[in-house]
Amino acid sequence: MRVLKFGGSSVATPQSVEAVLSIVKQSAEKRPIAFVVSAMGGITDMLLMAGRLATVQSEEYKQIIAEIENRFLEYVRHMLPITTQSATLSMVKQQINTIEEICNGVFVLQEMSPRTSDRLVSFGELITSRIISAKMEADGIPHAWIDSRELIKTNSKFGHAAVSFSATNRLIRKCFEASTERIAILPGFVASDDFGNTTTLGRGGSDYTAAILAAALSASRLEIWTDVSGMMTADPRQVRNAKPIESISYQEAMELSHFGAKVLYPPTVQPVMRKKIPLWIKNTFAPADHGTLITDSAHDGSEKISGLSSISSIALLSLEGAGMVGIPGFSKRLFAALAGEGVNVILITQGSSEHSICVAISESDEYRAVNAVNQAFHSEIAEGVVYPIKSERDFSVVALVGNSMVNQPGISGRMFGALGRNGINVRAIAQGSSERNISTVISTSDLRKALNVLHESFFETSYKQINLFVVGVGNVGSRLIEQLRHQQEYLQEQLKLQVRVIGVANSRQMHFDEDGICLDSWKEKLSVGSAMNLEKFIEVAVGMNKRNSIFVDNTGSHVIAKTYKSFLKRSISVVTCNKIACSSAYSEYSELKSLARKFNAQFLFETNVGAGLPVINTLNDLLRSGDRVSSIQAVLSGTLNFVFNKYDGTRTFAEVVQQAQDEGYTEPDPRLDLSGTDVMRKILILARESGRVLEMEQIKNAEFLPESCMEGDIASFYGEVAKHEAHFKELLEKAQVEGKRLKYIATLKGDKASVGLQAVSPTSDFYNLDGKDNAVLFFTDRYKEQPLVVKGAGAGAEVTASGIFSDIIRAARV
Ligand SMILES: NC(=O)C1=CN([C@@H]2O[C@H](COP(=O)(O)OP(=O)(O)OC[C@H]3O[C@@H](n4cnc5c(N)ncnc54)[C@H](OP(=O)(O)O)[C@@H]3O)[C@@H](O)[C@H]2O)C=CC1
Ligand SMILES: N[C@@H](CC=O)C(=O)O
Repeated sequence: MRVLKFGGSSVATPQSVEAVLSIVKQSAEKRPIAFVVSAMGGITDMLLMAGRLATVQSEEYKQIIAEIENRFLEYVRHMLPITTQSATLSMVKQQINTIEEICNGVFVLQEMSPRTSDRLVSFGELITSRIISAKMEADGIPHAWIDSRELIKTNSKFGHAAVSFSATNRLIRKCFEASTERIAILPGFVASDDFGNTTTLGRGGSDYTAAILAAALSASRLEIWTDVSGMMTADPRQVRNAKPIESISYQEAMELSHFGAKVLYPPTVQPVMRKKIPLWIKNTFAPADHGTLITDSAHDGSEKISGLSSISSIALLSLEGAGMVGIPGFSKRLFAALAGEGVNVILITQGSSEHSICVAISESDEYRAVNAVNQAFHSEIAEGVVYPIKSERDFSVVALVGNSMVNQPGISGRMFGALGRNGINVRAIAQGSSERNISTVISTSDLRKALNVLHESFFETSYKQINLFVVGVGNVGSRLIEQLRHQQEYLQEQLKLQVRVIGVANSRQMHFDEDGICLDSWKEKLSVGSAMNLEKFIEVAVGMNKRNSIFVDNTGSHVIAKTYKSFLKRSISVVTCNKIACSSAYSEYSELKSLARKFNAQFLFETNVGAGLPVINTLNDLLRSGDRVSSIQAVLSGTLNFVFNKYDGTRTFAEVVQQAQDEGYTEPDPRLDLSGTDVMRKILILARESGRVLEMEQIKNAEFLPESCMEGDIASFYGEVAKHEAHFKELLEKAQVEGKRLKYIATLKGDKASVGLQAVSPTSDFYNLDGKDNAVLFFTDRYKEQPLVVKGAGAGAEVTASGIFSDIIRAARV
């Protein structure tokens, strides 16, 4: 014997009933079966609505009943051949009349007792099962229709009746022993008390009906047929990558279903667990899918966690006070007060200091709970030894469930680490001693992110999703996006990183796509995007609350540099090639670093010095290993190195600078390079990174650019430089005469930093520095005589973009 149960969505339409009957017929070929059906999808809610409207004397209940009638009549007309319809149509009409009579009574009395409510809602299952029975008869499928109310006996707690198992088991066995049919169809959810009144087993109770039957009949298995292919690792509406769980234990299934996994009504597991009857969750619309098998043995252990579940609309109540410490019976009084009001406690935490107890309850119980607890402790509150209970709303419980968590160190560390890195604040924690469930209470606004972060951390061996918000798509930014596009597949396959650009902007436009902007057509999308509004950009990026988010600044803008704090404070990492933030006031620089630490975010700016060269990382590696930097000598301007390498008198100085700009080496404003400001910023950042507290104004700059070149705007700059050609020629010729070359050199010695143009002889480390190269010489306690040297291309969009790319990967892999 097998027991099958089909939910409301499985019997919602005549077409789906065809699918149900095909499963039933196939199953019954090999063995006798009993199958339980829920009410046609949506009917229970409509019946309840009709009752509620009648209670408040709204005539609209009649309209609802007419809709229910219409749905059932249409169901019959589409399901049964015309010649066999009349008996079933009149059965439906008769039952609808009874529904109407009940509601009329409620209307007059302005009251619907739980007993009446049970009677009313029972019609959903009763009528649906009888129509399907009629369909089976019309199709020539021999079967018996059995009224579950005659088999399942309960107490008289209407709305959520408790089953009297000994009477129920006896009646079920007797009925099935006497039956000659291979197939029996029964309405789910409904039962009756000792006085013959209709009772119900709680919302979702059809699963329970089937489990009771399976246990009583010692069925070989129980199958719950629904519209999804099993219990999922997380709610698929929240977590797109949720996947069906192949097998779990009864205990895990109970934990998951208690915490909101809607495919199984929680009490269903108990009866079959006692008899060790395998329970399958299957999909009516994809019967070939494996589904979830629930048995008494834990799953094979390949994954330590079986699923994630969550409940929203949670209120947190905290009872605090010095008067609670060491006094036995406090918690008993708290829970007695809550129980007295019928408040279900979802989660409890109490610190070992016993100074406070925190409970999570449904928001709908909040008002009653607060009053009851304040009442229970009114004398302690009056004495000031206990505070009035504190209540907060808009929380959710997220639970990590798995048998194999037992004795597995590190699971909770991983869970809280993942939440912390994503700025998700955990307000309360509970872990049962069975270690089958770790529950956290978080703000509902973080629910989606938390579920995705945890799902990624525990179930997605395939990849980690990284969400980028990119501002600045000029020389460097556009190259970065091209590199990301090119490497997307590699990153996913080799590094298990799915890097997506969610937002993109320049100074004029911005564009977002929560699912990731297609990197083949980002330019077109941006060109028709909305007008750039920085506040809005931040609001959207922060508001999306995406896991593993990184803000990438590819601009040279002061206003963009000012936004980093807003991101870091929301645990969004910042990767930037813009040197402004790190070279502004020391207090700003150090605040950004401490915000990153405080909010578990990354603040990475390797490209601020030497473009794609590993200058800052090398410096940090030296310091982390205990070395100390005594001095730095460096050529840090790709532009100036290029200009002085190329300027040989055959072309004007202005022409060579123009070439540097055309090739993408200069700052958006080339005067920053020519004036030495860019080099000052870089040596300042190196000084700060090596532990010095230095400000820009403290750096000496021996400028070579005539002052008038810095006046006016970028457009007039080249004209002004051209006017001073003789000055540049003189600098060149003087160096040439001495057999030297011009190099713009930055120096940090002790706490003093300086920059300036120098003519260097062939013995200098910088004499042969080619093209746009940079060279950084670190003299440290360990590298005393011979410096540690980092050398290579120090400017250019391609290398800079690759440096930003590396920082993104570094931030992503934390
Ligand atoms: N070139 C190099 O070798 C290196 C460059 N860098 C740094 O890279 C950064 C970018 O340089 P580069 O790509 O050459 O500059 P570009 O001028 O080519 O591009 C700058 C981008 O930033 C955008 N932008 C500017 N201001 C804003 C704003 N307020 N809001 C939104 N977007 C803005 C621009 O938009 P729009 O087009 O609309 O103006 C443009 O998309 C600079 O900070 C530079 O120091 C760092 C290391 C090396
Ligand atoms: N303009 C800069 C680019 C890198 O920071 C340079 O020329 O070095």
